[in-house]
Amino acid sequence: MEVKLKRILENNRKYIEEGNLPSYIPELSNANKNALGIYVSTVEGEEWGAGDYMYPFTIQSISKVITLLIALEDNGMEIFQKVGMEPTGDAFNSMMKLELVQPSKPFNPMINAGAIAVTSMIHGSYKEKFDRIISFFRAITNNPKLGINDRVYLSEKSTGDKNRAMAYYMRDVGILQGDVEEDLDLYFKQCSIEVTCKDIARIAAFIGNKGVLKETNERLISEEYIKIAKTFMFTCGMYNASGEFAINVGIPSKSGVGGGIMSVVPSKMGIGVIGPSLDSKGNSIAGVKVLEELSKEFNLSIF
Ligand SMILES: NC(=O)CC[C@H](N)C(=O)O
Repeated sequence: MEVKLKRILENNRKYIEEGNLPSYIPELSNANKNALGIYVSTVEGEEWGAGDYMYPFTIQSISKVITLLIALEDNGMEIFQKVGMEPTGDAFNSMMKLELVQPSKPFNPMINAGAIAVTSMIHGSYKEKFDRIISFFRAITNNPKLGINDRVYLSEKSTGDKNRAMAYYMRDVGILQGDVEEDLDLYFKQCSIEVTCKDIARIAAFIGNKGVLKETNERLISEEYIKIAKTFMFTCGMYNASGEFAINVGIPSKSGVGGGIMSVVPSKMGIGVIGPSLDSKGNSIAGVKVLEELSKEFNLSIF
């Protein structure tokens, strides 16, 4: 298996040079553009890795799936009073559609506005919320050392004016009700959690295992909410490239501008890919190609 994974990485390494490191979060432009790695974790607990699978990167938008699960457990379907269920076809940080629907609400939980709103709905004080988020991450990755990359967090916090603008707008229309700066801070922190492919493959395996932690056999999230998260990953997880990705790869996936992609093969396995060089839509350019080849070779598409 490792040999096959390695071959797939090497076949797609050439795409790295066609992409770029993101610069709108300045610290992300210091990543190693040439890093490329993959890790697979099955629901039975078998694991394989190839390439730079221990390369650390910030989880960024992939975190939106995990905070959605926590918010669903806390509030149930109520969250959809404030956040919609539809793909946008726009960039992940677009504000365009925020005002389009009346009463105003972000289209889905995978775009920035929707994710900021979802995180604000997690129960607890500001401090309790973050403690719950990070503890949940540590449990589902089985990695007690997981923490924040402070440089990325501060870089994002000091340049995140578009997110700030959307958050203040959302308070104006009643989607956010608490302290906007605290809501934003939590969002910047969740995006700055530092992971490896191994961590995100394990999160994906937890989702693939329908919300049951394989180490303890404990159910942490109800199956109904796992289903919702997988559906959002499928329809909105790759930003405005979700449709094309669904055709070419066919597995519920979520990408982040740190270069990670987390993919779930339902009831079978979780896959984590890293490649910091991004395409124009903000997805790992070589990572998408790696998943395309992997999906074809192992017939992983859910259709
Ligand atoms: N697409 C992403 O990964 C975006 C997350 C990033 N933290 C942002 O808010 O812009």
